Amino acid sequence: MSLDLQFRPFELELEQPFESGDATITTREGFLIRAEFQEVVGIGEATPLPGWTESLEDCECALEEAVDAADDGSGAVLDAVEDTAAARHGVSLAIADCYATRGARPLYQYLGDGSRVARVPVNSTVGDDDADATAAAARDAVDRGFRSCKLKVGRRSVDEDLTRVERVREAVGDDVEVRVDANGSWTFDEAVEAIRGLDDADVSIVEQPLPAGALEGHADLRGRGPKIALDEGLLEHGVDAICEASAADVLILKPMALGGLDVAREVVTWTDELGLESLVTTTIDGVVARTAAVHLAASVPDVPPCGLATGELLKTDLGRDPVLFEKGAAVVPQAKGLGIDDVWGAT
Ligand SMILES: O=C(O)CCC(=O)c1ccccc1C(=O)O
Ligand SMILES: [Mg+2]
Repeated sequence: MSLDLQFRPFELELEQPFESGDATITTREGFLIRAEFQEVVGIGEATPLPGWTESLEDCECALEEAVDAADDGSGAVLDAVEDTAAARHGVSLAIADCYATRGARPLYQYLGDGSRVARVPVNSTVGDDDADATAAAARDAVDRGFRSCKLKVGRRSVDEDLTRVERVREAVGDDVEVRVDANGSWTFDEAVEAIRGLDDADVSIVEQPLPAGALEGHADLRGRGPKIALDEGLLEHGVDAICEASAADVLILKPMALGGLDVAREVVTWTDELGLESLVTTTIDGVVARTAAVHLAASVPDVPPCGLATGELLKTDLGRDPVLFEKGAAVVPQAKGLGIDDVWGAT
């Protein structure tokens, strides 16, 4: 019996605009995907983020081609979405959910070594704002149980950002991990200056200090205290080139931007072998893709805190969130498959 594939659009609103690099995200538009194979249903989500993935239109076109490929039984369903990361994420997730559901095991056990994982540590994501508001947001996150905070930086002067970080450090105390994400906005000299101050504030990870293209620059910034993580740089260069150039300590895996959980898993296998750390974050997605990212994180041995608590940035969602967050961790769903079964009918 053949695969039945369907998709339909959605739009989600954010609680407040989220600044990432040059872009300001206020809504998230995408597609829910439903796959049915031998009477088992799987769910996927394709939520493109221009600059990180294909456009919404290109995503829709690719999904239409995948549906055609499913309907004509050619089997070329994944070929149709090969070059569109978000569409590929959605289709491959719906199919993976089918398989894991048929096997009656949670999705993360299919992705990793099959062992049971109860929870994965998560970071709170704190947007760009003035020093008072940033410190208050970080403190609030800690009061709600987070033990790791990631702050957006790079929109202000290095001085202003360092003041924000110092205020956050005062507000959260010495035991909470503080990271920053500059989304590639610094010059090399600015990054050197920033990293000196960030090291003084005991910041553990600096995500994408320089533009995505810079490999040697990032290599040069390593070993000055904070670890260097590449996010945009991973999408631009791939793991091999980053390792070759010794350009990172940590890789940031965004399944939606990489083209699916399976692609991200391959990166994890590589980083494991090469002694790099990897952690998982979302692109501020609906509950289907966020839950998928939790499963991916659960498949990474000893994963550092991950950027998975982004559901709280949304005002509206696709359905009930099956993931509970407590004491700075996401409780990993143990139901079969993805663990989401009420979004297609309910929305
Ligand atoms: O990593 C996190 O804490 C949340 C995800 C996040 O910051 C993000 C969300 C959307 C687009 C880009 C980014 C980013 O990491 O730069
Ligand atoms: Mg980032």
